[in-house]
Amino acid sequence: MIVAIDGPSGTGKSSTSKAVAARLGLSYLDTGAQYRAMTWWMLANGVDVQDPAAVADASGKPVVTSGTDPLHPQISVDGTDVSGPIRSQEVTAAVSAVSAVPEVRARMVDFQRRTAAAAPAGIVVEGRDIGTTVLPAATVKIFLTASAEVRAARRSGELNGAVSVAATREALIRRDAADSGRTTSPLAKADDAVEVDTSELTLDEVVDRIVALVEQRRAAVR
Ligand SMILES: Nc1ncnc2c1ncn2[C@@H]1O[C@H](COP(=O)(O)OP(=O)(O)O)[C@@H](O)[C@H]1O
Ligand SMILES: Nc1ccn([C@@H]2O[C@H](COP(=O)(O)OP(=O)(O)O)[C@@H](O)[C@H]2O)c(=O)n1
Repeated sequence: MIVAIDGPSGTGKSSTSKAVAARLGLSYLDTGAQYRAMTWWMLANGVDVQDPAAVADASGKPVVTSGTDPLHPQISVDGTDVSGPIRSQEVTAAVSAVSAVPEVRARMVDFQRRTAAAAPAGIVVEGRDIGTTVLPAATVKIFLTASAEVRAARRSGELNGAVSVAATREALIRRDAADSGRTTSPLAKADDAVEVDTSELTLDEVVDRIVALVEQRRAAVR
């Protein structure tokens, strides 16, 4: 059972994916955290993130590892837990440039496919290109959306309003454009993905809907 959950920032991918995995007894992989971890390492090591050749050259150096327990997600670089630092504004502003570099994506995608193949009962994998590129044969594909206003309010709320909703909205829109416009596996809905607009739904409603889709699919293949 492979569940691919894609969509832009703030649509609820992480919260939903963790809850769906926990409810169904599946593993969980946050691929955005991996691109963030790579970006954190580049910034910490003085790599010019706007120089794709420099990023490509350095991309083999850090060892990024992810835990797959939805109740205790973990992300580390060279053995150090970076779950806090990868959420900084600095990393958020730089991650789209790093994730657009094909050498970075090749390493990450290989790791993501191996992780999915090794999951004992199956896995929920969240990101931008899971249904289109990483795991195109996923059993269930979901594409989450929500209005830019709702997404910005959610993200700004997480930062306790430290960054205004308007500034957060601008930054989200810029990152969506970069992620959707890149050449190598851009953010996109797979043709066979089910789109769920989460703007007016509670987290529980989104989770219920996805769990129901997975159970329907399970019953169909039995
Ligand atoms: N359906 C929902 N309704 C309200 N808030 C939500 C919903 N889904 C997620 N959130 C909240 O929105 C924020 C962003 O969610 P997150 O799961 O991190 O999104 P993403 O991984 O797509 O960026 C979090 O604070 C989360 O608690
Ligand atoms: N499968 C993926 C997942 C994330 N990413 C990149 O990683 C960034 C951070 O992803 P994220 O899921 O942590 O972002 P948020 O939704 O938390 O804001 C995205 O803006 C993309 O640039 C990607 O390119 N491909």
